[in-house]
Amino acid sequence: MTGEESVDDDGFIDVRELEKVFTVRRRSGFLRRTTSEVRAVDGISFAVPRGEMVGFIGPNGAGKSTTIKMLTGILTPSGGRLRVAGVDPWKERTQLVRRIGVVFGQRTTLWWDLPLRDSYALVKRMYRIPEARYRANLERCVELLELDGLLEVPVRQLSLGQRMRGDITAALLHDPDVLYLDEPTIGLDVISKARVREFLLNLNAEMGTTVLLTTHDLSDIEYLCKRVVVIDHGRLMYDGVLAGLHEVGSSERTLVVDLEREMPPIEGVHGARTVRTEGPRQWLAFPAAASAAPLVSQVAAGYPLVDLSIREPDIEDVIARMYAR
Ligand SMILES: Nc1ncnc2c1ncn2[C@@H]1O[C@H](COP(=O)(O)OP(=O)(O)OP(=O)(O)O)[C@@H](O)[C@H]1O
Repeated sequence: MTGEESVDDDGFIDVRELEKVFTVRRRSGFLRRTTSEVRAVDGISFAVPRGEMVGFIGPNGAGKSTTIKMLTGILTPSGGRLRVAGVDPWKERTQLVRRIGVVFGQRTTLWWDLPLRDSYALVKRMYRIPEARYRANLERCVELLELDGLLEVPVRQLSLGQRMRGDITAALLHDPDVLYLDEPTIGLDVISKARVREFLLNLNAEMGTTVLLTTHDLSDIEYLCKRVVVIDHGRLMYDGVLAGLHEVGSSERTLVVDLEREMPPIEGVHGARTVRTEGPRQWLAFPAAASAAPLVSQVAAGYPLVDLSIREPDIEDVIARMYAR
């Protein structure tokens, strides 16, 4: 395989001063047109070692999709250097497609009218996957993603969660070294979300697949990724552990508690303040980098607790706070 011997495991995905400038033409009069430039990606550098799972996040329009499109060889960079698994994505696209898998939460890559099994058979032919390997990979995904009984169902009849699990399977049949996931848990219910996350952890641990995960759900990152890369306005804002991002932005998580009855705002719980009450429900904000465990036990010890949940801060909020600092 081209470049296999020269692959640098520390820079399995290697992005150096990457740039993408779009030229946009606009009509500015009856016959006149003006052009302007959009710097979608403006000198981003980061490296992902082989086998790492990294969260790639940023607000809407930050440049995430444009970066992923360059990493998958769909778009050509305007500047900088890019290698994925030792391959130049744009120049060596045919080698690259065998090494990567891509999953988009918002749209399927499966054939809408075909049963999953037929879609997979087409993927097998496209990638020329040897029979034994295909069977082993399909069996593994069907078992771990609980797709048994769904292989004969046309894609259009699947629920969102089933379709997503079907898409993940399709992306993995050819054993990619790198998996790009774009909002893989968007719109999924709690159980489907947990199933997908569990599967991804297992995939990374057992197969050593390198994963770049784009999501607006910070709990996905918390569950799956030790490291997070944040971009905004096409620039790198942060590269490090998630807790560090919360510290930089001094962002807050929220403990939502349901009490047996309406009560005055909870007070005196270390490190938290009640920011809202509504009947028996109260919202307590606490530093996102802190553990929720002592807070939960203090509330449970002092109040008639019925239920609780923890809400992650919005990515937009975290980034706004980084700016404010
Ligand atoms: N083909 C294009 N032509 C012109 N401008 C573009 C094009 N594609 C993206 N852009 C612009 O580049 C910027 C980055 O867009 P991009 O889609 O990469 O952001 P994103 O972080 O993926 O956002 P979202 O989370 O909303 O998907 C935006 O200002 C967008 O309008």
